[in-house]
Amino acid sequence: MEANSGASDRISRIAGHLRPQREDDVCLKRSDCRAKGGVSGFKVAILGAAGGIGQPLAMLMKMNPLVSLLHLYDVVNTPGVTSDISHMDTGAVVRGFLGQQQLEDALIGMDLVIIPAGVPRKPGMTRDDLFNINAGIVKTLCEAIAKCCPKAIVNVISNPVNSTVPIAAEVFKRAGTYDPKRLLGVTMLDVVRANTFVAEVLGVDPRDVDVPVVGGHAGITILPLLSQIKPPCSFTPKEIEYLTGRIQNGGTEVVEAKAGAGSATLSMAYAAVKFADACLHALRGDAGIIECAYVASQVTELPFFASKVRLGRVGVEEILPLGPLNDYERESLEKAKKELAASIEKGISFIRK
Ligand SMILES: NC(=O)c1ccc[n+]([C@@H]2O[C@H](COP(=O)([O-])OP(=O)(O)OC[C@H]3O[C@@H](n4cnc5c(N)ncnc54)[C@H](O)[C@@H]3O)[C@@H](O)[C@H]2O)c1
Ligand SMILES: O=C(O)C[C@H](O)C(=O)O
Repeated sequence: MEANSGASDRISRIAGHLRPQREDDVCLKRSDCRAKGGVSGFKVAILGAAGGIGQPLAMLMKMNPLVSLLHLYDVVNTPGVTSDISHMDTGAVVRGFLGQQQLEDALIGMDLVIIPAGVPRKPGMTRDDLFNINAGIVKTLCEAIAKCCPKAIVNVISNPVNSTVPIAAEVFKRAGTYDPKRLLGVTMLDVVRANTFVAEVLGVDPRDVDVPVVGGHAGITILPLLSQIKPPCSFTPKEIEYLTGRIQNGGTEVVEAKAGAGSATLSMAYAAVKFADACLHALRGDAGIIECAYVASQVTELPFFASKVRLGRVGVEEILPLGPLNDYERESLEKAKKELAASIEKGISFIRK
């Protein structure tokens, strides 16, 4: 009898918490109810979680055994996405946060913050055409990160990455919280594409291919180092031209195929999770984790550059040198640096103006 009334108390308590008083009450009531994570692990927030990348990214992070608490933040639709994903029988507890007034709650205590918030391209646009809208979004989100979880590792996906990462750095500098080791622009999709397209040409499994992609994340700033591919292999000049062009235009290929309905979302969510998972393993203390990322760097004279980095407990522990480049890559690097320098400057002056 006592056991039964205890059980019915528990059920009515949960039902009460889950029943929304008003539509915008859903997330807070649920978080009161689920005060603790179900498993030990890392706390991860996704900002822009209801979007084309955000939703599959949230689903995949809910499946990640290293995640104990997953915070989903967006300015629209988080109650629905949160409700849906929270029914998955994996360890991470999911909480939703809707609108600017819940942004700080979404960020407090987070170990890793992933930012796919912002508008995507339509056919005919460059990534830089997104600057006017996305720069302000990234600025606002990073101001809140500086305030609520200044020690978190931050993965920036929002385009133009070549400028949004310098924007984030400037925001953190202003707030006095900047740690270049903890700020990483996500260029993993370029690596994922490079591995796939190279594997197609070679007729091998893409999982057996590793192509370093350096520079930045837009057009000619995306520089695949085909001379350093693992396992070592050589290409004809025609193959190099085809592969370099396809890797640099992979994003545009998807934008055109989607014909106005956005840019890469599913492959990006896959790439973002691959990268976030590497960051979490490194945070846990796993050794030898090396990935390409766009970070504050001294590999070239530019203040930011994508290259292989070794990840550790504090984020970027070491930036690896570019290694030997062939003539074609050296020439491409010079062109990439010119465009990259302008995009970096544009991001910095957006905050300093
Ligand atoms: N780094 C990469 O390799 C890469 C790859 C693909 C896409 N992207 C970029 O990622 C971004 C998102 O792409 P998408 O396809 O998911 O777009 P989307 O429009 O489908 O989703 C974006 C989400 O961001 C949300 N949002 C807008 N303003 C916000 C704010 N102030 N705070 C929180 N959330 C906000 C929107 O409500 C929306 O849910 C774009 O800028 C796109 O160019 C980057
Ligand atoms: O191409 C885009 O606009 C999105 C993204 O940067 C990509 O590479 O797919």
